[in-house]
Amino acid sequence: METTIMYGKPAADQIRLALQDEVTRLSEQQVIPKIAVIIIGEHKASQTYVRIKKKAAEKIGIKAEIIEKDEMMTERELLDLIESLNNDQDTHGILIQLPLPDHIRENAVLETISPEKDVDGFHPINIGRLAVEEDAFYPCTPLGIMKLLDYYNIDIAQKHVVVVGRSHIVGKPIGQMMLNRDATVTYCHSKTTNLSHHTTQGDILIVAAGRAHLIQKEDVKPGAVVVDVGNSFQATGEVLGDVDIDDVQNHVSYITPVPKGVGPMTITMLLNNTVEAAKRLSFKGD
Ligand SMILES: Nc1nc(=O)c2c([nH]1)NC[C@@H]1CN(c3ccc(C(=O)N[C@@H](CCC(=O)O)C(=O)O)cc3)C=[N+]21
Repeated sequence: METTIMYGKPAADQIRLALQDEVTRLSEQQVIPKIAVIIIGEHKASQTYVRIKKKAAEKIGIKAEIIEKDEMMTERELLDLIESLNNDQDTHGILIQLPLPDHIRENAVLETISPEKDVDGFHPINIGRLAVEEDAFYPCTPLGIMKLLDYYNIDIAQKHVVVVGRSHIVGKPIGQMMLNRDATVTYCHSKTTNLSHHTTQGDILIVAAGRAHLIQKEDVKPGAVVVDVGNSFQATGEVLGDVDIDDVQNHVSYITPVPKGVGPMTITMLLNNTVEAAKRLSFKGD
């Protein structure tokens, strides 16, 4: 079977072009969308992601303020910083790069971000709004996956979607988004027994486990659509996905590569959510 590689770039470029038009229209109304990105400590991968985010934002006219803080910053200081950004009229989106140092409680931090500026979609209010299918900020990676599959004309309704991973950021919300699009959804995770038994049932297999090359050919249904959300940094500098793409080549119908698959869509959805936040905050009630 011929395998189609689902690159993120063409879909991301199309969406970014439309976003750039919206940013132009907003700036004609004196609104410059702005995101504040807080990064704490010297986490290597995080610094890479933050750099990518800033560059992508500025390329389409979104302001990105990177706020770098020392690892020793206290939780109270971080909460105060978030409060001041919540109250800053010129800031539409707030993103706290994860993971945080151990002495800072992630829940306390994420719940302090105003839900209307939570462009990551990690606040419990936005998670709840997704669960009840209301308008909300949806988390960028799962939202990007939905848009990527739409771009490649992959049908979702009635399909059996198997998700490997149950993180709040990817696994759980992608299952809900698929459910909202009439898929039948199975969740697997690190405690699942006989993982392969489940993954081989998936017409669409989403792997967000964070374990390099967890999935091999024998774990995938022939002809399946595979989305690889893995990003395992190797000592060599190479980034590996959760799926052994060489092994599943010519066995699956579609697969996303790592890198250049889901990653560019994640960034694009962050831009999308920031523009959306700027619109909602600037033209409330219009
Ligand atoms: N508050 C928060 N929000 C996030 O959205 C968030 C986070 N924390 N912590 C870490 C993860 C990871 N993440 C990625 C974004 C882009 C790529 C991406 O564009 N990757 C490129 C390759 C980049 C490279 O390795 O050079 C690609 O796939 O082609 C990957 C991963 C966002 N995250």
